[in-house]
Amino acid sequence: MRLVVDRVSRAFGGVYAVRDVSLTVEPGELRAVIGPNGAGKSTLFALIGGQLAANAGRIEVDGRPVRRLPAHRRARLGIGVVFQAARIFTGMTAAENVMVGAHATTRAGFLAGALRLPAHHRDEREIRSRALACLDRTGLADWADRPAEELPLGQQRALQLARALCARPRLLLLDEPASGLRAGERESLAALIGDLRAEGLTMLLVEHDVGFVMRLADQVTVLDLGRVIASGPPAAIRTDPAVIAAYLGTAPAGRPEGSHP
Ligand SMILES: Nc1ncnc2c1ncn2[C@@H]1O[C@H](COP(=O)(O)OP(=O)(O)OP(=O)(O)O)[C@@H](O)[C@H]1O
Repeated sequence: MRLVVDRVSRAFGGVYAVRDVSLTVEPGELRAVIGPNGAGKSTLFALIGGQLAANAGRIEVDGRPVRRLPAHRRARLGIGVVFQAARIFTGMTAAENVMVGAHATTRAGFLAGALRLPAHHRDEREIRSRALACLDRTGLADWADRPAEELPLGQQRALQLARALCARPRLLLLDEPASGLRAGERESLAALIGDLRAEGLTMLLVEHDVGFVMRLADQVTVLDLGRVIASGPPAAIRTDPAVIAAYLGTAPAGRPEGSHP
């Protein structure tokens, strides 16, 4: 799926969190969005996922405008979202948590479920086997029938990724997936993201940890103070003076001293 973000802006109380941001993610590409604290990464993520409305600009997937669509409509078009904060359903097993991700995409859907039609049972079996496959991919096979709230933080994160994958997204948005994970968990996450990329899944990865994304991303967009300050392949980004200045908190020419934390 191709994502186009064109001159998108969002302000809070007159202050821009994201201003005139443009980026494209080509089909099968992994684009990382990085930037220091307060750069606007989480806001941009929510503008694309539909959790926040943009004030201006254009957002399109495969040529279809989605800027004015609510999050659930974007999800139905194939945009999958993995949030930074763990959002699990308590009182349900890990497998049930993942199955929620697929329900919107089945043929019979909600009505057949409510009426307990045979199509519903067929779908339930299919969805459960899909969910188990997604749990397996994310290293959670052994947790399938355990209550989701018993999972340690790292596994709750993985559970959200499993849930998003179970809906078979064509564009996957990941918000700081590595934050709070232990070294081993980060390695497995990086390996899984690498596999998904190799399979041709289009991904946008918002991440604070520059090291984590540099070896995974095809393209990198760098935000600072709500604007794009650099865009290109990782090797070019690493040596970009504006990027180095933004991360070190120094003031390059044209920016008033002290305007950055
Ligand atoms: N709901 C909100 N209301 C008011 N201001 C907000 C809101 N959300 C974000 N902001 C402001 O917008 C700016 C960008 O914030 P955002 O969280 O998008 O940055 P970020 O790059 O994700 O930062 P971090 O790496 O610290 O998570 C910040 O100045 C923040 O204070």
